[in-house]
Amino acid sequence: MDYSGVVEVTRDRNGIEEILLRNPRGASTRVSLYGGQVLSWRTDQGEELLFTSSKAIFKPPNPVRGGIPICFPQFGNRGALEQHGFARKKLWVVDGNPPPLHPNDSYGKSFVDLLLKPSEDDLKMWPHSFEFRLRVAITAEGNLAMVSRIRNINCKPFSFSIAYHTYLSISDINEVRVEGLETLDYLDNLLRRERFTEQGDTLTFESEVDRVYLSSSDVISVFDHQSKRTFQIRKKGLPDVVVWNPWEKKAKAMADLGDEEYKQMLCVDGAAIEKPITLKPGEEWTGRLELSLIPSS
Ligand SMILES: O=P(O)(O)OC[C@H]1O[C@@H](O)[C@H](O)[C@@H](O)[C@@H]1O
Repeated sequence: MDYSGVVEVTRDRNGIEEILLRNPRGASTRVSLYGGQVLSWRTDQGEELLFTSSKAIFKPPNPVRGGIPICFPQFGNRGALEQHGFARKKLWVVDGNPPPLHPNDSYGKSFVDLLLKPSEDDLKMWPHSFEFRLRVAITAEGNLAMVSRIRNINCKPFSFSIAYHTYLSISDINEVRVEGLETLDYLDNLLRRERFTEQGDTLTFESEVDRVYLSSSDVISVFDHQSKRTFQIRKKGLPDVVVWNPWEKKAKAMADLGDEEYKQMLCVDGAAIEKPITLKPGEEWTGRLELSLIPSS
């Protein structure tokens, strides 16, 4: 198949294709067809920026603990489907001939287009025909860009939620702060989704956090003091932001996360959760996420 910027197509131990994209400076990303999941994002110097658990299970139907799983068409357990919906446990295909994207969404030459369509079994659980197209690109600057297009190809409307469940690799959860969420309302998953207002100037971490911040601005920054780097998350069409860290007790109870690994990960997801997106027959929704790294002194 002919797609730009793909330097290598490999297979994981289950025979599932993984695609490596690299830009001319050497920054790269690795994408698995299992879950349409970005597994790795590296700088030109080869530094990994996404967290993957040392105990991650790379065996269908397990979702992979790390990288960027896509939660669709449901987030968490807010609905009748399995946790975070079925997309992260499905085999996606490479889309050799996707409909053209808006020129602003082309993100250079190193990209791959993936496609998910529902199987017969998916349609039994969620009776809505859709096409979910995902472009993953590594830009000339080394940014990781993901553009989702979801089209209703059914004859009745449907609604969905979506999150790019982004596991950032951090040096120490105690040393990290998130900016861009101050003064926002959030739903606290640890308190039956009760609504609170963020009071602090920045968000720091000293215990488990599991929140959905509502209607945020389109830029969120994650400062990692110890490694002197700042992640910038830019998003469009994704009003909400999930912030999750399981902390010590839950990490110990999770089979696919090392006991101490919660210190090295922080999930900050661009998402559309509180107000599900509704598509009429023939309509398409687009959501964009771009991650960049800003070195700080
Ligand atoms: O273990 P999973 O299904 O990958 O989910 C991980 C976490 O994902 C978060 O986004 C949810 O808010 C948490 O409640 C959940 O525990």
